[in-house]
Amino acid sequence: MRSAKDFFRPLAVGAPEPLREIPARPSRAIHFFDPSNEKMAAKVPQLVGKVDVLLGNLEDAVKADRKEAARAGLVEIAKANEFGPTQLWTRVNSLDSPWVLDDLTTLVSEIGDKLDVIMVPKVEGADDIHYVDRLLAQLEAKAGLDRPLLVHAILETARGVANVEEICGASPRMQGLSLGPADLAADRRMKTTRVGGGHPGYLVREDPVRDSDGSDQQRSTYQQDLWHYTIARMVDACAMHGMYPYYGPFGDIADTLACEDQFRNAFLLGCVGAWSLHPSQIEIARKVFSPSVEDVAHARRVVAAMGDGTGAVMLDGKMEDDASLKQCLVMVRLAEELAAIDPELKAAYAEVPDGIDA
Ligand SMILES: CC(=O)SCCNC(=O)CCNC(=O)[C@H](O)C(C)(C)COP(=O)(O)OP(=O)(O)OC[C@H]1O[C@@H](n2cnc3c(N)ncnc32)[C@H](O)[C@@H]1OP(=O)(O)O
Ligand SMILES: CC(=O)C(=O)O
Ligand SMILES: [Mg+2]
Repeated sequence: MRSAKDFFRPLAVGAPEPLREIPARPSRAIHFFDPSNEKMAAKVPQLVGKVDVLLGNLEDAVKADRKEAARAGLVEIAKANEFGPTQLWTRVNSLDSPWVLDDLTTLVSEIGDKLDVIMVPKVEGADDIHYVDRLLAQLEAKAGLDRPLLVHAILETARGVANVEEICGASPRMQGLSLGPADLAADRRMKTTRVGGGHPGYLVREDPVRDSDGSDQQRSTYQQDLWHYTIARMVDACAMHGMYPYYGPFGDIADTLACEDQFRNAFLLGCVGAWSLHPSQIEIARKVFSPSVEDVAHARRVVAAMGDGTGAVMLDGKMEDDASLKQCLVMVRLAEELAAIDPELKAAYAEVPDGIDA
C-alpha cells in the first residue's frame, strides 16, 4: 500500500507532479466524435468554442477495422487545431482490448500536450486505475510533458459500481466518472435494450380507489428513473474525492424532450455534464447544466441577505441559514465559472443584480 505522503509524488522519474486539486472546468457537454469518420471529423473545427469538451472516441461505436484510423485521425485533428477554452478528451479502448496500449502510447507521445482527460471504459476497481496511472507517468516522462493527464472512468459493470469509492480514490489523476448505462445494463442483466433513459415498464402505480358504486377508478402510474441509484452513488463518491460526476449517453437522439429530462435529473442530483452523441444534444446539455438566470438571481439574493454567512434570515417567507447559503454558493460559483467561458451566459447572469432587491 502506498503511503499518503507518496500520493502526490510522480509515479515515474521525470513525470509531472500530480495535481492536488482537480480544476473545475465547465464540461456541460462531452461531445463524442469518431475521428475516423470524415464527416464528423470535418465538423470538429466548427465545434471549438461552441462545446465545452470535444472527445475523440476510439472505443465502442468505432468499428474494429477502423480503430487504427480513429487513433491516427485524432492525432491529426489535435495537431491541426487550437482548442482555446474547449477541452480535448479521448475515450481509449478498454484495458483488455488489443488496442489500448497503442492508444495510450501514441496519444500521450504525439498529442499529450493537447489532451486534457483520458476516459477509460469499463473500469472495475482501483487496480485498473493503478495500471493506467503508472503507465501514464512513464509516457508523460518520456514525452517531456509538464502537466499530468487526468483520468475519467466510465462505470459500466456491476463490479465497477460496487467499487466506485476505491476507483475514485485510486489516483490524484481522477477527474470524474460517467455512467455507462448500456454496458452496465447488459452486465447487470437488466431487461432493457436502450442506451440510457427510462423505460415505460419501470413504474409504480397508485393504490386502488373504489367509487361509491363499487367500480375501480383509473389508477395513475408514475415512471421511475432506472439510473437514480447508480447516479446517486457516483455523485457521493465524486464529491468525497473532489471529482466530477456526469450522466453518460442518451441514445434516443430524436427524443430531445426525454433527453433534457434525464440530463436535468442528473444536474439536480449533482452531475456537472452529460455526453452528446449528436450535434443536436450539445445545446440540450448546455441549457440543462447551466443554472437558470432565476436560480442565480435567487442565490445571489440569499448570499447578500446572509451577510457574514451565519445565522438565519427570512426571505420571501422562507428561512435561509448557513446551510441554504452553501447551496446558493454552489450555484453562484458555477455561474461564475460558466460566465468566464460563455459570453451569452455572462450577459444573462450580469443582468441579475447582486443585491437583495433582485
Ligand atoms: C454506449 C456508448 O458507448 S455511447 C458513445 C459511443 N457512440 C457514439 O459516439 C455515437 C456518436 N454519434 C454517431 O455515431 C452519430 O451521431 C449517429 C450514428 C448516432 C447518427 O449519425 P447520422 O445518422 O449520420 O446523423 P445525422 O444524419 O443526423 O447527422 C447529421 C450530420 O451531423 C454529423 N454528425 C452526426 N453525429 C455527429 C457527431 N457526434 N459529431 C459531429 N458530427 C456529427 C453527420 O456526419 C452529418 O453530417 P453531414 O450533414 O455533413 O452529412
Ligand atoms: C457509455 C457507455 O459506454 C455505455 O453505456 O456502455
Ligand atoms: Mg460502454
